[in-house]
Amino acid sequence: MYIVLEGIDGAGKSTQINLLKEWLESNGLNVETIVEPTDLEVGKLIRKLLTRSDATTDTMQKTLGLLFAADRLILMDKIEKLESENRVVISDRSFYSSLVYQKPQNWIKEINKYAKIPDLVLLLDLDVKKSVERCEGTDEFENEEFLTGVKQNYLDLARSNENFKIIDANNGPNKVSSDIKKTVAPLFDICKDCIS
Ligand SMILES: Nc1ncnc2c1ncn2[C@@H]1O[C@H](COP(=O)(O)OP(=O)(O)O)[C@@H](O)[C@H]1O
Ligand SMILES: Cc1cn([C@H]2C[C@H](O)[C@@H](COP(=O)(O)OP(=O)(O)O)O2)c(=O)[nH]c1=O
Repeated sequence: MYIVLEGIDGAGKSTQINLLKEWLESNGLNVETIVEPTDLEVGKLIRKLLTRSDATTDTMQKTLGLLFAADRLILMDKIEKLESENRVVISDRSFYSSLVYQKPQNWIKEINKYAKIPDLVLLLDLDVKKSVERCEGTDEFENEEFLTGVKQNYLDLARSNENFKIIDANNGPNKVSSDIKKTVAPLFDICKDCIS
């Protein structure tokens, strides 16, 4: 099972992945978490480029699109192996992030054609103003105008992809976590009504 948390910067992905992992493990499941961009060589280069003032220019966005795709490709064998060992893989981001942050979409789809399609995408939908407030503004993407476009791209994707479930990320951490658990429970035959 390959579950992904998506959402704009500061939506609560890292926070919720930890809570979801703990809960699934308490229900007897083996869970492995991964994150994009990775902390491997390509991921480290990406994080460096994201702080550049020209990060949102067309050329840099295309360069980042290629680097994110390469960083992601390395992960695919790892995900396959983990799934073959009956582990639940929960990822902080996926190729859907490239589809909503980078462009043109057709090219992004092409360079990510070997990326695995997640079984479930939990889209943490957060108000853009809250996102900017929560982020330290370390990377160039963390500005209201850019993130407004990204948020809309996510909602467009959610409308056209069955594997997306939208979670209201404007609530407190516990409510968001409860909504995520209720969404995930049926996938593992976990009692949904037992979730507070
Ligand atoms: N539901 C929430 N309500 C308020 N603050 C939150 C919530 N979830 C996370 N945060 C805070 O917002 C910031 C970003 O959370 P994080 O989980 O790192 O988001 P992401 O991984 O999506 O960037 C952190 O300071 C975190 O403590
Ligand atoms: C995985 C991925 C991330 N990104 C962006 C989203 C973030 O602004 C930035 C770094 O990701 P991340 O560290 O996950 O930021 P956050 O935790 O705040 O969401 O990279 C892309 O533009 N394309 C991608 O394919």
